[in-house]
Amino acid sequence: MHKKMGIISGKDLIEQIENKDNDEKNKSLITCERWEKCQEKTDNGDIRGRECKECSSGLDWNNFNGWQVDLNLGKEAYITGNKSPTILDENNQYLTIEPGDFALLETEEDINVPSNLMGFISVRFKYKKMGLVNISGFHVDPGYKGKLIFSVYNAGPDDIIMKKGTPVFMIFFLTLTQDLSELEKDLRNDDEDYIPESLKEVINGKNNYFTDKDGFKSIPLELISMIQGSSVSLAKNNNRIEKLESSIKIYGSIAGGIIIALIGTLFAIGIR
Ligand SMILES: O=c1ccn([C@H]2C[C@H](O)[C@@H](COP(=O)(O)OP(=O)(O)OP(=O)(O)O)O2)c(=O)[nH]1
Repeated sequence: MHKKMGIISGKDLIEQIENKDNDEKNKSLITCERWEKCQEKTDNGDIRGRECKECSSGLDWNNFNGWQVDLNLGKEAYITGNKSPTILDENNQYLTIEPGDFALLETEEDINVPSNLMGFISVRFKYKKMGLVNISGFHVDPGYKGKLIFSVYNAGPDDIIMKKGTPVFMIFFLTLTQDLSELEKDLRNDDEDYIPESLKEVINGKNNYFTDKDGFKSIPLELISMIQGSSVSLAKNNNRIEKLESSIKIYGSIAGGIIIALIGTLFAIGIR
């Protein structure tokens, strides 16, 4: 059993994020693009992190809440119905998700989950209470390395506006009762009789079956093409019905006018 079980918090969480040794294998739990820019290569090729005003150790500490960490909106997003993803940058910092829109959003940070932890993820309540629903999953696998992608839906009545580089999501980490790298070792060790033979067959000698999970670098094209059509929603249908109603009113009164004029003309001809 792991010595300390539970939600990683306080000193343990800071140490996991800081990764003072800058050990490539045990990377910082959370890194961000801005932090990577802050890293320097030393003469012997080692990567050395240096204090950087924007985010020391990969994390904007404003996002640190003791036991959970907020994650920022990244630079790429895709809204259903658009031809291509939206790229957010200095000149285009805001993303608007209209009622009934379905969207894919990425985190600014990379998550590097070690083999003895797993993560729970969510959209922050600040956005949920406006009607933003997180459609996608709620966990991050042990060994996952990459950005997270959230598929969301605006079920609220109004536009939801969010800004690049501000906290939109959150994550917290939990310890596993067994480090999965130990399980990997046991799987290769014939003396461990707790492992079913049929499980060994499934793994079939593959290394790091449970602990190597290459994550997202950006929003994959196949995810975008899966949801490219326009989304259908009550809010959007309501808009269409309102437009239809006003067109009917306009064309109806024009048609009514023409009919009355026609009847008047016929009547006048009849009298003569
Ligand atoms: O909303 C989510 C949920 C998960 N993930 C990442 C972390 C997770 O470790 C990985 C795989 O998630 P999951 O195991 O739920 O997806 P899958 O489709 O079952 O797995 P795979 O992609 O391994 O086939 O995707 C996200 O980026 N966003």
